[in-house]
Amino acid sequence: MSWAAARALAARSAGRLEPARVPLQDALGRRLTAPLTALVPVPGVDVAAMDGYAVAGRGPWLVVGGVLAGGAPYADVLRAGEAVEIATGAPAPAGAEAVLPYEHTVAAPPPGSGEAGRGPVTWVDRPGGGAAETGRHIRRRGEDIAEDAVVLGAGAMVTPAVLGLAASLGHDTLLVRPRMRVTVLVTGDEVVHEGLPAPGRVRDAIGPFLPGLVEWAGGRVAGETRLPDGPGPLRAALAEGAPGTGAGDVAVVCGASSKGPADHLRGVLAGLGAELLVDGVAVRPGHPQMLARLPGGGLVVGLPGNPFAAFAAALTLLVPLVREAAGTAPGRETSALAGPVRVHPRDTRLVPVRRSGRGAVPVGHDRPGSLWGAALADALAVVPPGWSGEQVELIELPLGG
Ligand SMILES: Nc1nc2c(c(=O)[nH]1)N[C@H]1C(S)=C(S)[C@@H](COP(=O)(O)OP(=O)(O)OC[C@H]3O[C@@H](n4cnc5c(N)ncnc54)[C@H](O)[C@@H]3O)O[C@H]1N2
Ligand code: MOO
Repeated sequence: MSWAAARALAARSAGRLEPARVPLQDALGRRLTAPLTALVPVPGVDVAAMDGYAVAGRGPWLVVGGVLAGGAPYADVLRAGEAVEIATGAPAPAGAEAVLPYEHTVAAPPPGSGEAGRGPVTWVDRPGGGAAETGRHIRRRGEDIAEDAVVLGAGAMVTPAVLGLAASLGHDTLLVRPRMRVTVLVTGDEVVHEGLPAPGRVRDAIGPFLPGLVEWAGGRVAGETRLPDGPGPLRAALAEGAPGTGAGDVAVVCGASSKGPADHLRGVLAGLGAELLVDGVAVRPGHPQMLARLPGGGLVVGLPGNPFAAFAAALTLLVPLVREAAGTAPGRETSALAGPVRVHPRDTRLVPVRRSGRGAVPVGHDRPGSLWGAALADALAVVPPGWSGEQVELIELPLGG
């Protein structure tokens, strides 16, 4: 199967999952499946926009009380000639016509006395006297966002700002596209998971990159299981009812996809009655990769054992289907190539590159067994079979948090 056909088929295989209502923080990076509406107006009541005095009528004003944000509101109606000392965000008393910031007020003598009052300020005025501008520094109820206003449409991406907005509108949860749940199965008797590998052993380089890749695409790694070589453990891990094998789940099997004596994935999938959707892709690196659907509805992605081959295969099959479910597919990006690449007559090549003003620069170090090139790159250039010198498509790579 061609690389482009495999990628498109993977995206189509994701299927539609039911929208999920999740706590705000879990919604980050996901798409809304329903419009976001204001459950409360913003501000919720008329409030002061400045620290100072809420006033009615003309000055000087007799200070008849004080109100803080979160404190009890002023119980009375403010009458002409009265002021209430007020904090930003505190409810403006009924009858208040404006708020005068402290810096725009002066202590005033009681009317008729001719001298400023001693002790605590009980009278205030504007420096030039007169009335305050009606409505000044009072934020009216619903002035920023009216109650029931639709502030974002279905399909909007939940960003950090959206979380803050949703909270201010009274939401505790959001209805979003579901995350696919990805279970990682790392196979290989030679694979070790910590420390220096002894001769003949190799450190697992695939398990460590999958969670970040899956999260970035909009999915979630639910767990990692380490399996010895052999069909039995793999069969048990993919059997009907095993964790991570139901509809909406993806099991990623690392390192059992080729044709060697320890490469059991194909046989296990056949034994389980799985539908093989992709069996090998015309791409370098990463041609021994697989996509299958288990009878219970879960998907299985088989990645080759060579780490860069696994990385390229994950971007071919796993990322597109996770993105499709999450609704996070990016736009298509193309670029000139600013450096030579090897072109294959029949296979697509995925070449690690760094974007630059001159085009995408191949970074080298791209052997299937090493992630060095992928670690230096910010994209993979897609070089089609027989390509000759035009623009290439770029697949974006995650750059970390
Ligand atoms: N007769 C054939 N042999 C091979 C073919 C083929 O088409 N015909 N394809 C080659 C290619 S290309 C690749 S890629 C590999 C894929 O092999 P598997 O997916 O079966 O993986 P393994 O054989 O288990 O391992 C290959 C290689 O990768 C190392 N490995 C395995 N898992 C990990 C891991 N988690 N982290 C780091 N390295 C890992 C393993 O030790 C091997 O060195 O098959 C070729 N052979
Ligand atoms: O898929 Mo294998 O691509 O070359 O190492």
